[in-house]
Amino acid sequence: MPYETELRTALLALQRASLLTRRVALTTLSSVTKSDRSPVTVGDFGAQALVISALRHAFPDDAIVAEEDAAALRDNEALRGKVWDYVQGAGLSDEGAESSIGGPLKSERDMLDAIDGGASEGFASAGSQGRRVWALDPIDGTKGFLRGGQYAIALALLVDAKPVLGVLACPNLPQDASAPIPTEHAHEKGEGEGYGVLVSAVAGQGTTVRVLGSGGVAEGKPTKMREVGEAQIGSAVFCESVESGHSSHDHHALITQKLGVTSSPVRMDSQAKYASLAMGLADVYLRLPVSASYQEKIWDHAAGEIVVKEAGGMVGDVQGRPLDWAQGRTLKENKGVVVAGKGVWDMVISAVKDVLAA
Ligand SMILES: Nc1ncnc2c1ncn2[C@@H]1O[C@H](COP(=O)(O)O)[C@@H](OP(=O)(O)O)[C@H]1O
Ligand SMILES: [Mg+2]
Ligand SMILES: [Mg+2]
Ligand SMILES: [Mg+2]
Repeated sequence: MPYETELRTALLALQRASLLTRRVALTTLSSVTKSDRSPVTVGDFGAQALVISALRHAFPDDAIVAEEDAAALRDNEALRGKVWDYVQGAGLSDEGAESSIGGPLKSERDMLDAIDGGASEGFASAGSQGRRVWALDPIDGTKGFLRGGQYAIALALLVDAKPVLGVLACPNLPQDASAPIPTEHAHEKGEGEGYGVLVSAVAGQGTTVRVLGSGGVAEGKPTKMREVGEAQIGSAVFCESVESGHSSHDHHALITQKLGVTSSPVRMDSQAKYASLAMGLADVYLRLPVSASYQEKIWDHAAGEIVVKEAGGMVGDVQGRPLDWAQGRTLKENKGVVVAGKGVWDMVISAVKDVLAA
């Protein structure tokens, strides 16, 4: 099967990183503020180190675009030591699996170098055909993570500026699709209580859900989006960010009102929204720009896009245009993101256009 080694590596790398983030989530969380005023935690740094070291071990020639860098850790010994403790403590319980992704990191220095290994500019400059770039968000939904809500570790492989493989580790999504989705204080439920999924997709191979474990890769089950037609739009489940600073709740309300949607939107942090659509827990995801200047980041959407598309859904911007992955670290040619099933895509896009034009 194409991308078999890449998929296995990505699944194990995210599973190992989630051991770290789950452990961090049980502590009293604090964050450091970045230059764009957004938060970052020891969980973000530690997860980035673990995933990048696994990718470098398996695919030393691939480029990596990742959200974080190690500057704050190089300047702060206490913070660096804390991240290093967590990184050393995160190992898969299956020895063969752990060694297949390179085994434990050897030193603090290796950890910092791994974190700084995600500085690629992606597809910004015209490159050779078949160029491979991984896009990593070590914790997507850091604000959700800090609230004990939904978060995801998101990893995608892009080839020729198209996502061809994506994995979302969602430690706080229920394994039983009929269980309620916790939107805060999820970590109080603890591990081993039916929470944690790995949702993955490879181009042409469909989308698969697995239990997020602590050893080797668990058995996967295929998953599809729910099929909703225009006649059922009123009862469709819409979801959006918890943060009104990331997506306009007001525009969302006008759009659902226009479409006659009866229930209020499910608010959830992170790419757990894409995972929820792929798992048939929700039907439409709207991310409506709050500022004209913000550029969506590729690591916030690449894994989500392929996971939803392979589950039968559509992903585009607020004009309904495909996302353009050839622009570097951001999606600067697109504004906002809309995700929906094929049966309601045209209808949703036209409602979005009408509301944003008004
Ligand atoms: N003004 C803005 N508009 C849209 N997205 C934004 C934003 N400011 C930050 N973000 C992004 O929103 C992501 C979280 O999305 P959501 O609201 O769906 O949980 C953040 O990812 P991180 O948490 O990885 O930094 C961040 O990259
Ligand atoms: Mg961030
Ligand atoms: Mg993110
Ligand atoms: Mg992040």
